[in-house]
This record gives sequence, C-alpha cells and structure tokens, in this order.
Amino acid sequence: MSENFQVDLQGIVDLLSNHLYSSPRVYLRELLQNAVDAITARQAVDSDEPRRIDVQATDGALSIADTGIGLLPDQVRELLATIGRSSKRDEIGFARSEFLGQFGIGLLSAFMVADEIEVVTQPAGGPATRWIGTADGRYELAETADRSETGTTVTLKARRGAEQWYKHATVVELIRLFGALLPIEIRVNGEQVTDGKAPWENTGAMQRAELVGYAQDKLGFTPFDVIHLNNPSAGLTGVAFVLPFAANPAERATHRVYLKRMLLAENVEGLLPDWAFFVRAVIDTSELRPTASREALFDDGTLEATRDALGEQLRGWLVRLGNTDPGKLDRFLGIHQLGVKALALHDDEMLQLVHRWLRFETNHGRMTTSELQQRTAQIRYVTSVEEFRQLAAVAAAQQITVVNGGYTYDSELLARLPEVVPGLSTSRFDPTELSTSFDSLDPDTELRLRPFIQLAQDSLDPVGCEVVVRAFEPAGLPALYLVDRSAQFASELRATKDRADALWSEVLGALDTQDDSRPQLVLNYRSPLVRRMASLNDPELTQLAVEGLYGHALMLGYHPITPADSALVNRSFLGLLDQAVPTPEDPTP
Ligand SMILES: Nc1ncnc2c1ncn2[C@@H]1O[C@H](COP(=O)(O)OP(=O)(O)OP(=O)(O)O)[C@@H](O)[C@H]1O
Repeated sequence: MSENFQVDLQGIVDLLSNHLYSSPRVYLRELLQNAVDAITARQAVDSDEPRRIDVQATDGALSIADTGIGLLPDQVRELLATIGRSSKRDEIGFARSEFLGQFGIGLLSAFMVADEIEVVTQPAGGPATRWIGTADGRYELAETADRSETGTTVTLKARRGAEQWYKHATVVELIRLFGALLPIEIRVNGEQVTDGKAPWENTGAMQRAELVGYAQDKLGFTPFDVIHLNNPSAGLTGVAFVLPFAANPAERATHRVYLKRMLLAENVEGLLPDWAFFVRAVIDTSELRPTASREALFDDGTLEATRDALGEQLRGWLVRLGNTDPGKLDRFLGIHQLGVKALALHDDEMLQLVHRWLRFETNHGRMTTSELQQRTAQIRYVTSVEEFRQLAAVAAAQQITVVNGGYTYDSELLARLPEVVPGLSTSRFDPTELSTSFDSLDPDTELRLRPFIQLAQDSLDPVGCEVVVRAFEPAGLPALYLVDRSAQFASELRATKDRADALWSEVLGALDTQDDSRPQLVLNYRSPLVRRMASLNDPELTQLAVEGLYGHALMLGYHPITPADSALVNRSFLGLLDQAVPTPEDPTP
C-alpha cells in the first residue's frame, strides 16, 4: 500500500526563513510577484483588462488586491494548498518565460510574518472563493459572496513580533524597492507609489543627469561615468556606474538586478567579469534565471554568455575613452590604478586591455609602455625605489632608460608584460651594465693613476670590493657602488648563513650560487674631487678619502652595511675629522 508524504509546514517555513530568504521583508516581494503574474495571465486573455495592484497597510494588517486572473475553487485547492505546485511551469516543468514565479513556494514566505493567510479570489465569470491557510498546515475553503471585481486579494495579520513589516512607511519603501520598474499601477493606501520607468529608459537631454541622480540616491555615490549596457539575447538593458573612488578588486563586486522588471536583489554577484570591480551595474533582464530564493542569479551558460557580452561593453568603454579622451582615462586610472594593476597581474584579459595606458615612473619622466617601446627595444626596470633613486640619474646621463619598478605591483607587471603583449621585451636592469657604458681612461692617465688605484684597492680589500676608475656623467657624482645581482644574492646569503644556526646554515649553503664576482666601487674621473684625490701625496689621507667615498656610495645606494663596512667607514670618518680639526698646538692663522 502506498501512502503520501506528510509535510510539516512549520518546519518548511523555518527552513525558508532561516536558510532561503535573507529577510522577512521578501514576503512583500512574493505577494507582489504573484499579483503581477496573475495580471500577466489575465492580460494574455484580454489586454484591455485593468492592471492594478492595491495595497492596504494599516497597523498590524496588510492586504494586496490585484486585477489578475483569479482562481477557481479546484485551482485554489491544487495551487495554494499544495506546496511546490505552480501554475507557472509548462508541461515539462520548465518556468514559463512570461511569469516571475516558478517554484510554487513563494506564498509560504507570508508565514514568516503572519500565522494566517487569507485569499479571496474570483476568476472572470466564476464563483468567488475564500481560502484560509494557517502556519500549522491546515486550511479552510469556502464559497463567498462575489467580489466587485475579478482578481485576488491576499490578507495577512501580523504575527506577534513582526508588526514592523506592516507599517505604512515600510510597506511603501519595500513596494518601491521591489516594484519600481513594474509597468503596473501600484497604490499603497490609495497613493500611487511607483512610475514603472527604469532610469535608463528616460531619453532626452536630461537622461545623464537623471542617471547621476539615481546613482546618488540609490547607490550613494556620484559616478565617474555612466556606461549603457545592452544584451538582447538575455533581454537585458541597464547601466554600469563607474565608481568615483578606489575599490578593492579582491572583493566581489555586486549589482542591482531586476528580473522581468521586478527587483531580484541589490547585491547580485557574477553578473560582470571579475575584472570589472570598478563599476556597479543596475540592469533589468528577462532571460536570466533566478535561484529559488530569488536573491541571486542562477549560474548557467546564459549567465556566462551575458557576463562575456557585458564585459565586452565595459572593455569598449575603456578603449573608447583611451582613444577619444585620454585625459579622462588618466583620471580613471588615477582612481583605480592600484586595483587595475592588481587585477592585471592575474588576469591576462585585463592586462591586455590596459597595458598600453599604464604609466610607469622612469628616469626620463612618467611613460606608458608604448612610449617606452619607442625609446628602447628592451624595457629595463629595477625592483626597488632605493635602487631607482641611486641609478636613475647615472643611467639617464648614459642615455639608458630605467623604469622604477619599486611601486606596488609594478615590477611584477613589467615581468609579466612580455607574456601577454607580443613584441614587448622587459628585463631587470643589472647595475653592472652601467659600467660598460662608462668611458675608459686613456692609457697615459691609466698608467699615471696606477699607484693611486693600488692604494685605493689596498683600502678596500678588507671589504672585498674592487676599485675601478672610469669617466662618466654626472661629474658631480664621485663614486658609484655597483654590485652584480647574482653576486649580491650570494653575498647576502653568506651573511645570513653566518648568523643562522647549524641546520639553517646547511640549508642556505645548498642555495649558494658560488658567484664570487666582487662588487665594484667605480670612481668617476670626471669628478673634480676624485681628480684631487688622485694627485694627493699623502697615502694615509688618500686611503681615508677612498674609504669615505666607499661609505658614501654604499649609503647612497641603500646597500646593506656589514660589520666590516661600518668599521671601515668609522675609521675613515674619524681619520678625516682628525685631519680636518686643528690641534691646539697648531694655532690657525
Ligand atoms: N494573486 C494570485 N492570483 C492568482 N493566482 C495566484 C495568486 N497567488 C498565488 N497564486 C497561485 O498559486 C500558485 C502558488 O503560488 P506561489 O507564490 O507559492 O508560487 P509561484 O508563484 O508559482 O512560484 P514561486 O515560488 O517562484 O513564487 C501560483 O503558481 C499561482 O497559480
């Protein structure tokens, strides 16, 4: 013998209110939606019939009356009293596109705010029926006196503690929120509360001002720009408002979505591609599907195709801006630079889109990648602001363009650019490259300077630095400390190894590249100071001066200072002071 399931209605209502719906306020959305569907069904039969919804909200009670199709007694039994039964699906069970509802559970949401639901309904030419359902799962059905008009009235009485959802102001606010775009006359306590127009449908000169006003009112900001969105295959129209402030690209952007002109939710995710974090969209769609809670979009192929199509339109806006109003694009990037860069780092599409407008600091001013490409086949960058400060002027004097990759995301972006942009080549700038562009001394001078160079080398042997003399610009810079990158890594590794315990020491030892190329102190023979030093006849003073320059060059380049370095610099500083400050027995004239 087969039996029917018993359903604990209270359990289902708890499930809906605690797990499906985000707030009891959706009860009004569900009632409104049923009224709209009933009107749609009646219009399909006779489009001359009125399209009206009348809400009466007095403290503690609410009724919503529609001029819809109404139900016969048998339909009431089948549709209202059977959970999950809906008149809005076709024979195969698919949602029929003309209706908002589809699941056959919406009416139950009223039990979140009422213990009893009364429905009085009458189809054209049929009898009027009164149905009263209670939250404990019982219902009564009876014929009643005819209504004055075809349609349905649903009446609720507030459950204790839910009175706030029945207040006039709250009801007006919620009806406006959910129903602002519905092409139906909606009154609350006699007053018409909506105009049925989407802000982007107003044409004419004031359209933009109205859209800006809408964003200010409803979204709380004055948009940087407004982009129209359109996707006929999803029956979609709307706008994207560009945020006037920086947004965190890691936070998923959410959008206000209307489905068949009724609000689905104010914070729908997944409508636009992830990279479009800098806009908030407001759209209406007739083809995308809701989830059962009607608070999110169902993530299917149609949504994916829509996301791509809308992404194309946002991309189009960026490209247009780049081509027609570079100043405005610059302002846009000024606001969203960091977010755009962060995203471009992981999202090839975004990088491809924006790379040509991203500006980087270089030693020849701020430049885009295409401006850089015009200057040099190979874009060279350093990875820290300190390194840039040290090398910028010297490299510029040798006509070498160096990009400062020290700002957030810049060096990572520069490293990734060649993967995405054909023909673009970037590399880390190796400071030792500089010395190859410095001028060597002529053989006579070289010979003459040999004792000086030897003396300087003796001073710097204890710190493992090689002394070289070259002539380069700017002449005001007496010395430059250059260290090959892999040598720098090896020396830092060794310093750490010396400080680490035995286990770590061994691990670090395995990483040692054994690169023993020594750092160089390049003395600049164009510098008057270096020239004077080279012609000194006092070996001790020469050595102190070389050590002093060494310390100065280290600090200028923000290089790490080892104990041996600081001992050397100390010695030089004190020695030079000693020479500079006269002793009392040596009275100055
Ligand atoms: N105001 C109304 N006028 C006419 N029929 C109604 C009305 N309200 C509800 N119904 C009938 O009751 C059925 C069940 O309504 P319910 O709101 O529970 O589900 P639904 O609207 O079909 O789907 P969903 O759960 O997606 O809202 C509807 O399919 C409809 O046939």
